Amino acid sequence: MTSIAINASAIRASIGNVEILHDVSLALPQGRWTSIVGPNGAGKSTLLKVLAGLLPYQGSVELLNQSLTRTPARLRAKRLAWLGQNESAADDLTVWDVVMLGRLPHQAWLAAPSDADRAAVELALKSTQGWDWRARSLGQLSGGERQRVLLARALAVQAQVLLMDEPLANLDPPHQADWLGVVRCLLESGVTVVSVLHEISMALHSDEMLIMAAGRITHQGLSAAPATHRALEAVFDHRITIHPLAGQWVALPK
Ligand SMILES: Nc1ncnc2c1ncn2[C@@H]1O[C@H](COP(=O)(O)OP(=O)(O)OP(=O)(O)O)[C@@H](O)[C@H]1O
Repeated sequence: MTSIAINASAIRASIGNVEILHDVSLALPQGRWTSIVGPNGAGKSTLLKVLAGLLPYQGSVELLNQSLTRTPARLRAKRLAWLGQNESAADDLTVWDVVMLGRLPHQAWLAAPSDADRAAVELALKSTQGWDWRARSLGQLSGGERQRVLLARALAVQAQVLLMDEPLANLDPPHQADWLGVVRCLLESGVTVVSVLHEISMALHSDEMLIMAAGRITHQGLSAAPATHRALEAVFDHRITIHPLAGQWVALPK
């Protein structure tokens, strides 16, 4: 039986007085990669924030079989890493220090980084090809370079679950392909990956897809399944079509 990393039931979430998520339930399998896709404004980022415990909600969310709200903050921060959309970070910090922030849940209050912390930061920066920038300040980097450093910060947590909102923003095609490689390595080591993606051809590489529209899930299924492809085409008003090409699925505009 597949273990479930995140189980959410009857989720409602509002921003101001407006309800954005309407009765959303889902189960995300452990050690698998699920992509959340759908049109602009569908509620994808809002859902990801709820799953990360960053937004108040009604309903229940369980992370690794424990209620999210009853998981102590530090334990939650060790179990779940987060890469947000357009994340702010102090531009005057060095890249090394930014990535070291990912180790905070592992460190005692005001303690110096341990060898394990330094090794995790080095590994994360090398896997995102950011190692050479470690002494530069974040503010000196381009948008794509900055995104790779923030990805490294999330990787440095070495959490069992990694949530990423538009992780490919600003990445050029080779670094998008590298990101895919990073995700595959994480999956091999049993990490659960959840990503909100607009790049549908990249999302089609994931194991499962969760399709959203207007604050609801319209479909959840295997990314390779014909029913998922039909649901994808429908949610984008049949302005894309899904085709096999060179052993992959690709979404073409119509
Ligand atoms: N701070 C806010 N105040 C009011 N409404 C908001 C706020 N943030 C988001 N919304 C609204 O909530 C809805 C869902 O937004 P969300 O960012 O979750 O969508 P999304 O599917 O991630 O969209 P996109 O693909 O454009 O990033 C949208 O209609 C948006 O306008």
